[in-house]
Amino acid sequence: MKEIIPPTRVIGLMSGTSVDGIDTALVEISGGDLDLKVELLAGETYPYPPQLRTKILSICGGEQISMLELATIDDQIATVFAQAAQHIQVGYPPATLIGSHGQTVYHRPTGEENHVPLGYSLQLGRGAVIARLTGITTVSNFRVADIAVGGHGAPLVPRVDAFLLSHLQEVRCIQNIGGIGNVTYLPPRSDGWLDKIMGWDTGPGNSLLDLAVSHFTNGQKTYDQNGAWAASGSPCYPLVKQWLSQDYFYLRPPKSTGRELFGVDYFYQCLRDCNHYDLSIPDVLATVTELTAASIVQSYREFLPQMPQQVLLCGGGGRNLYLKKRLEVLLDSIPVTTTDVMGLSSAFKEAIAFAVLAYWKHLGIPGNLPVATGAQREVVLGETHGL
Ligand SMILES: Nc1ncnc2c1ncn2[C@@H]1O[C@H](COP(=O)(O)OP(=O)(O)OP(=O)(O)O)[C@@H](O)[C@H]1O
Ligand SMILES: CC(=O)N[C@H]1[C@@H]2OC[C@@H](O2)[C@@H](O)[C@@H]1O[C@H](C)C(=O)O
Repeated sequence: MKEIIPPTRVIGLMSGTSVDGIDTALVEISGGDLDLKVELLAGETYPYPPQLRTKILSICGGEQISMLELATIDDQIATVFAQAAQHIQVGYPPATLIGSHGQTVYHRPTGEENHVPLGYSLQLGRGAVIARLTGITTVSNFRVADIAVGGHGAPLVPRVDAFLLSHLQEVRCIQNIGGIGNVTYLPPRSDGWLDKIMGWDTGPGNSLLDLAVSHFTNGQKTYDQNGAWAASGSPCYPLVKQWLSQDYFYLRPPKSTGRELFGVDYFYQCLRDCNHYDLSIPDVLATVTELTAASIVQSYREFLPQMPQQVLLCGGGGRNLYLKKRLEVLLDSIPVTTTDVMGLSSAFKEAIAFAVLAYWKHLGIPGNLPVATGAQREVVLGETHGL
């Protein structure tokens, strides 16, 4: 007889490459993988204290820090993550498990092309500290087990996407647009479908656009709300074509990237290129936005066995209406909506995914998809920290 798994109340904590805040989801999870069910009870993004955000971004940009500073920042991050977990539970019976992604500050993908036999990915915000501060068992450090078996340690969400968002007849792409973009290609859910799923990091999401907005407003604004500023300009297509010729976009999946490539140095190079064309500020923003849209669509045409019938967006970039419109145009009118229309919050999907990965760790269910991360095999992800 099949074991009935009682619903478990789990908190997912995630801060991604935008470093905008801690996406926090309180969810009720039941089932295993094929019968996985998730209900979002509460979701909230708790912004980082501004000084901590500035410090994290500067570390991601290559600032050298001492071991003492590293220890201090690690525990500051764990503390704000623990506070987020405590806040989200107010008014609910306490959760029994936390899945905390932590804050990525460095990601070095594995790959023959860069002679890196083993990847390295560092997420700060120790799970043990979160467990101690909240009194809740915490699973963290999800990427290392995949890396240990030869994977990139990213993207990890495709396996969760597969069980929450695949369809019996339809071919779908789930496109996350955070700081970095990543896609999960989902063929119809039938025999052997799990082996036909694909996933990879598409390149820049909002990282370059956010840097541009911050640059042009002297840090007064951090992002282009609804894409309105970029929409008032026009993309410089010769420049987009030039940028798209970069090696990363031609690398075959599995592949992953981060702010180490599409970060501050890359942005200043983009700015220098824009100056050659004498672009206005709105034109620069439109051109950078176009790179995000065009790199996503080019990668679908290059690497997918067939184009999707529908693209479901998630992550903050899904709220950028100009970016969404450019995606629709470049996709020759393939419908582009968000995962919300499938009943899964586009804003909290990643936080939900890390709650699911913690739950799977608890049940001994693998969390990675070797075809997406390049790992030699499926592995259970995460390290558990008890009280
Ligand atoms: N209303 C909006 N209009 C336009 N862009 C928005 C809006 N809301 C959020 N964003 C963008 O989304 C970003 C945050 O997205 P998200 O939280 O998904 O990123 P992340 O999880 O940090 O990154 P990653 O998925 O790469 O780890 C913001 O930095 C901003 O650029
Ligand atoms: C190392 C790291 O933090 N990678 C993130 C980042 O943000 C988007 C993309 O790059 C993705 O590969 C990954 O996050 C999601 C949650 C993932 O692992 O699926």
